[in-house]
Amino acid sequence: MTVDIPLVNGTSYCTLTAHSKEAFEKTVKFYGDFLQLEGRSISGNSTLLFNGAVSLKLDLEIDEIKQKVAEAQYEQLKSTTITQDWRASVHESLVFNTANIQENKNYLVEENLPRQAYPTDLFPMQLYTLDPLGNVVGVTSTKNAVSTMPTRPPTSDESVTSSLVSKVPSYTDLKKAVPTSDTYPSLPASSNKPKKAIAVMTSGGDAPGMNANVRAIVRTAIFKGCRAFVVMEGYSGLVHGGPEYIKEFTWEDVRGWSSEGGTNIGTARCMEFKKREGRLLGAQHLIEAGVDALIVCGGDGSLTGADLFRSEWPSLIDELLKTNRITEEQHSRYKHLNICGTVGSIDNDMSTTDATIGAYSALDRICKAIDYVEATANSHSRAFVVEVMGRNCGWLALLAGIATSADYILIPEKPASSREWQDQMCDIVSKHRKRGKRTTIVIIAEGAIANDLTPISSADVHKVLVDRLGLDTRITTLGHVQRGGTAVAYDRILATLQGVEAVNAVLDSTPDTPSPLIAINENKITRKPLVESVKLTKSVADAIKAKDFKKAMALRDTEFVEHLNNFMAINSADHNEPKLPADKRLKIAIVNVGAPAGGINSAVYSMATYCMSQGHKPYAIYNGWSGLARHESVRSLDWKSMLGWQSRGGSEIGTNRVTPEDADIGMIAYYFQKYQFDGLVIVGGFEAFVSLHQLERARDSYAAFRIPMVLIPATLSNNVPGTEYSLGSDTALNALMEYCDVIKQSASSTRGRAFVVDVQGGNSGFLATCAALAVGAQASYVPEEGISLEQLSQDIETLAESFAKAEGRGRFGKLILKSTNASKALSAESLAKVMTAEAEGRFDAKSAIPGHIQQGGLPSPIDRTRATRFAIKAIGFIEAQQALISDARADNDGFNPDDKELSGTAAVLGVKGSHIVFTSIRQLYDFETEVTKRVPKIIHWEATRAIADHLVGRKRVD
Ligand SMILES: Nc1ncnc2c1ncn2[C@@H]1O[C@H](COP(=O)(O)OP(=O)(O)OP(=O)(O)O)[C@@H](O)[C@H]1O
Ligand SMILES: O=P(O)(O)OC[C@H]1O[C@](O)(CO)[C@@H](O)[C@@H]1O
Ligand SMILES: [Mg+2]
Repeated sequence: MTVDIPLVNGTSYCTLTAHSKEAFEKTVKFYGDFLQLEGRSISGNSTLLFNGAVSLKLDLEIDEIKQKVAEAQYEQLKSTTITQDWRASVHESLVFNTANIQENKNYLVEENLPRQAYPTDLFPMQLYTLDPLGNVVGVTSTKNAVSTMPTRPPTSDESVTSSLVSKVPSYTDLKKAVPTSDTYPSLPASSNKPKKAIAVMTSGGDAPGMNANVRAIVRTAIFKGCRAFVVMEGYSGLVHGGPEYIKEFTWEDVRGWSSEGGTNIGTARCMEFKKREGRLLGAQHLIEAGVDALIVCGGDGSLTGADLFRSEWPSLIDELLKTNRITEEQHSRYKHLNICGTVGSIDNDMSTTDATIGAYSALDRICKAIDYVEATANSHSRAFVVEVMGRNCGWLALLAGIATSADYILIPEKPASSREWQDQMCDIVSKHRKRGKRTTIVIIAEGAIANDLTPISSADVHKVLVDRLGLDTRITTLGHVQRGGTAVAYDRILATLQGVEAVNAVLDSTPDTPSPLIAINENKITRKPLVESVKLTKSVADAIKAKDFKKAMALRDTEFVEHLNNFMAINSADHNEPKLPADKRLKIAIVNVGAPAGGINSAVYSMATYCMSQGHKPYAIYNGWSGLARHESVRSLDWKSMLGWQSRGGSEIGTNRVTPEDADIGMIAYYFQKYQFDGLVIVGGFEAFVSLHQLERARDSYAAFRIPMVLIPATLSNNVPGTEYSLGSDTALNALMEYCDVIKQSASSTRGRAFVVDVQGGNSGFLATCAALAVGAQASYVPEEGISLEQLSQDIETLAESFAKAEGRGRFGKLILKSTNASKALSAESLAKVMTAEAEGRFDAKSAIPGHIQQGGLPSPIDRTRATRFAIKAIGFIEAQQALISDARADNDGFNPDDKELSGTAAVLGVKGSHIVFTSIRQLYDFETEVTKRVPKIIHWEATRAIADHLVGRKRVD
């Protein structure tokens, strides 16, 4: 379906073509004069967006744009357009600016380009639109935003393309799939063809989250009408074969697995599989079991093995046929090995994915251990050398170093000579000690090496600290504790979403589709070519072996390098000569607004120490806007007084919900003037968002606010417009998940017991939805949907059926998560009463209210490390915007707050898709926010609701 849309100022128009009416309606919404495509506004000729379901053909008038910018600048922008081959953009984005789309539109509409020239699932790309001045004004929220077949519907041989349109089962599908037996039923069978059999195995070191991955794969396979198999004991199970090792699983077999640690289907390091004979047996046994597709959850080694197995498959089956170990018929039916990787390893050493399943759980264990060690170290004023796992990868050590503000780290990726690392470590430790720090924490990755490749041991580090600095030093080797325990929320959700996507990928694949690896990039689940990911991972190891450390670092994910630079910057704080010259040094104010959220202190600490390393002066405004207006609560932050803040919960500088207008905006302007602030960072949730809006609007009246201002979103509700992630939401999610695990255990001990858990989050159902996914709750009720009586009765019936079926098996308790604001009429308590009454003795329900426990104790490592990343990006934003605004600042008459560039200097930092972006508060407040409801207009996590439902067999009535 196609529609022409004149844009607001009439200078441009675009044509949208969608593959179906549903896809079009789902993606495109009109708000008065504005058009929204998947969450972002379009106004005038500046913001044009694309989306996976819709292809956009552009026809822009560029003359007017040309007039707006100086000729030289236009020429320069024009020449910076990147026109590289799309095939080269696997790991990067292609950038257009609107002024050049006219010239480049053939990229979008040309139908005769060879097929591989278009992006596909396995060669994804993301598209940005820049306005004439170079601001990013449109960012596609999904990879492959441009359809591969822009102007016609996909044909049958383009299944990769069509799969992009709908990756998540629709509610209509869900409604059709009504459970009728012990095994959750498949979608209505489309033919008499034998059901596809999908097997999953776990391999290499176990990792928390592997069970959630297996559960999601088994249930999604069954939900999609396939048979589900598990291969026990990793590749050994393939080598041994037979029904003892390759077992068919039912829906019930994986019940409750998302909250269990380790891997219930066993794992192994299998030497036989490294030999061809082992792989030959593996192929034979898979075929004998009738398995069509294999999903391997494991680390770099396991996926290297999977890649080799895939590439050898034709020769393996030929040999099996020749030696009469399989029949002709089997040979032709299993001609292609359909294989897919989901990366499960605590090491986080696989290229092309930001995180491997289990890595953040291991990081959680490490940070908790270091937090404990700090206390004893502080008591004795001791040094500790903490050895962490990670074989040949320093990710765990690096992230733990940031999250615990360790004094020094040793990782294999950045080796130095023995002399260098010893001097560096002693220099920094002695500086910290001289300034009054009582503890010293050095984290060493088990694979740490010097630049001649000789290993560095914790004993070596211990010796240096004792001999050169005379410190009372102990070694703590954390060992397998790091791999133990249940998965953190992030890993459970990652593993679940990757499991669902792995089954989708397997079902989408054709004989020509390269085997995929399911990855995550920032906040998006993506498909990557397995073969390339393995190759890239291996090239890092090869570069290290060849002592080409620069290359190794360059081949590492950009985020790793960013983390390393961040660690070094905040760790040196004001101990060295600042980086910037005196005339570039700024006075930066930091304020917390709203309720406390995990990671707030980490953000303040990181910002302040980073400011110091740059030469800026960081000031804290204590106790929010009311503190400033009433008590002039401005204090400069010094290094020693912030010791320990990185890992502390709550808000050290105090916070409350008062906005500038409530407090006295004139008074606030006066103090901004008095202290001559050059920039402001607000850390907080929706009140912080409103505060930024008020200050930006008051620039007209108060020159003191004509400075760069940025909001770092921090709220457990995760309802700040402009971002898919707010600090504190991971901490809250873990606190709620742990609470739910305990409640579920209690429910499981009593036959036929359900708990209705009341969940915070204001008008945002993010927390309830994600927690439901992490704990496998039977249903979640959120403000965005409310509670309908029909759905409630359906849920009660589903619960009753499910309890009836649990007979004779483990007595599994059930959870229902209810956002407080999902219904004003029905509290968790009354909902539990209604359920008990309606169940008529088939089960009973109790309520449970975790309340402010959801704000969490210590911030999670994710919130701590993301806080550091956000903090440094925020200071970078202030530095970059400073030059732009400073000229306009002094000019009272000439300052035009409506100028687009100037208004862009007050922005919200956000994670969108796979990027960190800054969006102007005007854009967000005016067009992308339901101000009265205090939520963004577009809910980015909506699709996960359907997944959470289908994994527990919830039926939807609407
Ligand atoms: N090059 C290879 N060829 C064939 N099989 C391999 C290869 N490398 C690894 N494997 C198989 O994968 C198994 C697991 O590999 P490995 O011990 O390296 O763990 P991993 O998957 O990297 O996970 P982790 O590092 O988290 O423990 C090996 O025991 C072996 O069976
Ligand atoms: O459990 P194992 O076989 O001793 O292996 C330990 C290794 O496994 C990992 O935990 C995961 O690869 C590594 O960090 C560590 O080097
Ligand atoms: Mg490995």
